Amino acid sequence: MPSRTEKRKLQTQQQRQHKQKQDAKSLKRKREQVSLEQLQDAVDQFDPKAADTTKFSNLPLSSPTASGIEASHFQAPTDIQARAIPVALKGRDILGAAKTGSGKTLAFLVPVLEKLYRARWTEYDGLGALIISPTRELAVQTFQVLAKIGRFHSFSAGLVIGGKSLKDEAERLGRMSILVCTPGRMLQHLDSTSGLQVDNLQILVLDEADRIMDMGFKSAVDALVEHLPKERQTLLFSATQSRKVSDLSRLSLKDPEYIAVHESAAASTPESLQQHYLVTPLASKLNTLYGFIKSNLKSKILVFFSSGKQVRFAFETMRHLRPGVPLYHLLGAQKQAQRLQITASYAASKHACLFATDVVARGVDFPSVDWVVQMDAPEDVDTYIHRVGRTARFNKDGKAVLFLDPSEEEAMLKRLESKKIPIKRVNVRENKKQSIDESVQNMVFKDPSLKYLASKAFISYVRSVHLQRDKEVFNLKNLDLEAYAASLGLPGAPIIHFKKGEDVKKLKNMPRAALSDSDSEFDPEKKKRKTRTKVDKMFERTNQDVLTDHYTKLIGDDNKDKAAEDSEDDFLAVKRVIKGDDLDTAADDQATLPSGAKIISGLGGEESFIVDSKRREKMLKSKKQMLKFKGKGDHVVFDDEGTAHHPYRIQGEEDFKRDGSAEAQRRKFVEDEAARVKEADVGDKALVKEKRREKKEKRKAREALESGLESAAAMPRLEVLEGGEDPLAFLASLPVAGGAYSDAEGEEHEERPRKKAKKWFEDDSADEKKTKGKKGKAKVIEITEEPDTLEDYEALATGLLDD
Ligand SMILES: Nc1ncnc2c1ncn2[C@@H]1O[C@H](COP(=O)(O)OP(=O)(O)OP(=O)(O)O)[C@@H](O)[C@H]1O
Repeated sequence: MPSRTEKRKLQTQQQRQHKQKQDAKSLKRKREQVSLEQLQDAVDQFDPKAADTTKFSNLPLSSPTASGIEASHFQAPTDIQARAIPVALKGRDILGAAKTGSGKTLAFLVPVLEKLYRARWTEYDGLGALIISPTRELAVQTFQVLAKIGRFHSFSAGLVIGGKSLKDEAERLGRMSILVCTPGRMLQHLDSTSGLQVDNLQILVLDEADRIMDMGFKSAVDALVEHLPKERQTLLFSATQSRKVSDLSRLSLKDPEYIAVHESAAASTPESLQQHYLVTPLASKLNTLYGFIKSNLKSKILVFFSSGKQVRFAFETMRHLRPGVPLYHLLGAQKQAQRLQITASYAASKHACLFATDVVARGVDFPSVDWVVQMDAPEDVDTYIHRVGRTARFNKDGKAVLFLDPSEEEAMLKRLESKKIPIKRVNVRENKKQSIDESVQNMVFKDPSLKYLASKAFISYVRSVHLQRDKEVFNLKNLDLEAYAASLGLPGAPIIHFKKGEDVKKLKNMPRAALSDSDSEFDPEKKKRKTRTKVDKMFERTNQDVLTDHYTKLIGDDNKDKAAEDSEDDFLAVKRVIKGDDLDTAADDQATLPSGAKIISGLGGEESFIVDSKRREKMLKSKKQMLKFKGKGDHVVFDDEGTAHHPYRIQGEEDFKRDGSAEAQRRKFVEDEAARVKEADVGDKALVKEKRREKKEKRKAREALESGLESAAAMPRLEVLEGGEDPLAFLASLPVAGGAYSDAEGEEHEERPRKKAKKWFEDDSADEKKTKGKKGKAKVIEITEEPDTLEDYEALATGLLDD
């Protein structure tokens, strides 16, 4: 048993140690404050026009950003970085235009990190920076670069691109300081996620700005910007930037600086890119492509098509023909995880061929692509520039070839010349020409699903040509469609019905969810509709006359019922509905049911279902699932005995009618309820905001107290309490206690628990931790496992950037 003196000694020693810790903390904070002030001075005094910006070290950057850049092995800024970063650091709005592959990503990510760092941004301050990308692939890539160069910062960053439930994403958004997103998904969150606070947003970035401001995204972007505060910095970047005044006002840009690094140069494509075109009739394109791939087996090739159906058909046929190089295909309709996996595999390949739609035409940075092939002419020159920009990136060499039908040649070349694109005509060598016509015909003849794909590819190609606005280049009348159908192995050209007034860009950019039936998040009405089986969908198909024998057989009446019965999709299909009155007989029926089948009562016992599988049974027992069948319920009022009646029964018919028709009353009721819900929603949001503010104030007060700040001026953003109290008086009431703090009411709280590190990355070695831990901020995190899923990347950012 330690004696009393020993105990006292131990206590004093502990107190001394605690004080030392507090002093060290406060010293660290003071040092940080001083270096932040120095950084701000350096930025204020920096003159972007006069300064030498050829090295990152010459720029007034914080040490976490500088270390992130260095650790990512970026030595000197590229032209666009050297010109845009200094201006953006000064807080100016920017319209940045630079060739593909010239490093625009870093040109906006560095200012984003710096802006938040200098504002001492924390997770309690809400969303600080929003980066919008037109495609999921590009958003993922931007997020990866952010995680790389931001690894020494303590911000949390998130990726909002859909592909998982809105609720899962919403739960994490509230504590993010930086978000990289696609417009549609972000808008959904802004409309529905109450914890997401954007009122303080400091900086908005639009990557591939011309595309994002384009018609396809117009409504989503306009609605999204409505949610954001007008007082913010805005950066727009693209390889094909427009200076449209209407766009600038849509985004409330203030006196933006236009930075275009290729304005004086001859072309808007990289100089290291060799560009060619090849005149090949539409019907020979597949042959030409096969010959091209066979002659470039030791290359990395990216082939663009105008539609996903063509991608699939070309991929399937080439796969059967085994040209001798790994083949991949990528299109918007694929599942998110699959898209990410294909992108990663192709990026990692040395020699491979990827068939893709324009989903990867912009911004995606596949390393070392040797050839970009355009099977179908691009819709405009901007699309051409972005497609060919997937090669010859960052001063590397690259080659591109555009396949043109003779009818497209003249007009397309005129378009390219107008933007000074240096392109040369080439021909296929006679000895390299190959014909796969017969093989394709055989394959399509033997395989009904391939025949179906061929007809779909034909239809989507013809439709895409029909939808193009540039009729000088794209004219169906000039194309030999019969020959094209034959080249796809079809016995004749399918008949196609066109809808009037469709807009190709709108269709292209429409979120997949809005086009497909699989993801109903975009259209809640869809959820309510009857479940559609594969067979239902097949019957709804347009252009059915192009179906193969296999399919036409299926749509015969006899098979229709059988197919519907066999469908796997409609697991909630009601085999037979038995009304409540018939339940007794139904119970008798139980004995006569097929083995394994039984009768289950629906909710409320009014309807019953005969089920013949465990899965069906489980679903039928789920209250949530059964709510679908329950209807909306009626409006009832209760009499003195507590019995429910329809309102007019208890009111008397005359009284009831006095309040208007039943329909008018119903509408009024719905409107009132909707208004009530909306009001409650505003209240909820305000409450969340208020709680956040309180939390933030408490934390800041606690920090200030710990660091022993003497003056109120040193307290960032501390507001005067209601009733005009002096904030310092409030501070003075707080006890100087380590490990605990008390709130305004004087209630004691435990110190906020620290977050656990995410499981697949760990701090640097224990030794390093010890030494660096003493120095303070230098937190180095090593990624022990390469992240590969979206969740991994998000968790990585949260973990990497968390304090
Ligand atoms: N300062 C730098 N030093 C070395 N490499 C760099 C530098 N900045 C960027 N890069 C590299 O250059 C490549 C292209 O960069 P980035 O993707 O940002 O180009 P981009 O201009 O956005 O292209 P696009 O217009 O196609 O979107 C990337 O691989 C990137 O890692």
